[in-house]
Amino acid sequence: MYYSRSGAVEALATAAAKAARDAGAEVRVRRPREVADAAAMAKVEGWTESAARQNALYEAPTHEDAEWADAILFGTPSYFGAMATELKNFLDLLGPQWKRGSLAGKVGGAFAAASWPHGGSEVVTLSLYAPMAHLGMVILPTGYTDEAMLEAGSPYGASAIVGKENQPPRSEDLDAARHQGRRMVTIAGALIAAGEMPCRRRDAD
Ligand SMILES: Cc1cc2nc3c(=O)[nH]c(=O)nc-3n(C[C@H](O)[C@H](O)[C@H](O)COP(=O)(O)O)c2cc1C
Repeated sequence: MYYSRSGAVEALATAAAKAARDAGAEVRVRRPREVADAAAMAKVEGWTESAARQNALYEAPTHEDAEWADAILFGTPSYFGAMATELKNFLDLLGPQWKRGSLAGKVGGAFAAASWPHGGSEVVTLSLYAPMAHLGMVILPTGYTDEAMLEAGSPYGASAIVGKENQPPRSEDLDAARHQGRRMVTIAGALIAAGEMPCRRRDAD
């Protein structure tokens, strides 16, 4: 599940999704919809068009998607060092799932993009750990668990630094996202095999 205006986070998300599929997972890519109205979006060059293009490709996330997934990878740009409102808005609608524990034990991860190296990508990635903890998810950092993490991203998750021209992610950034996608599948598979995904047990009751 990702939010992106100009495509960098989208590129990381689709790289992670493809790697997860290649690792055997069934994957849904979801994009929370804009909270800003059309007039506000029109003031930012390209936003309306980019949102329309992405929304034609990716459905908006639903509660059913969140409950269906065994692992959820959240991606966001850094906006003044915080996650995008669009993603937060979806998280803020998960009260019923929190109450029922229906995301407990699912594997969670996060990644981010920012314009500058110290523009908040790590802070934003870590900020997503908090809602995952409240939902009882098993938070999975990338650490340095693959060579790709020595070239890009951070121990907390994949990232891209896009500069003021919003450059697309580098191949190294995409490799880190691919590693993150694969790792989510591996660890979720291990938890399921061990019977350690409480929300699944509840489903079976
Ligand atoms: C409202 C707003 C605030 C932003 N704040 C920051 C910031 O604090 N630090 C930074 O490096 N980039 C900042 N950016 C740049 C975005 O992080 C960057 O455009 C985004 O990561 C690109 O991802 P996308 O192509 O997926 O939209 C900001 C952009 C917007 C629109």
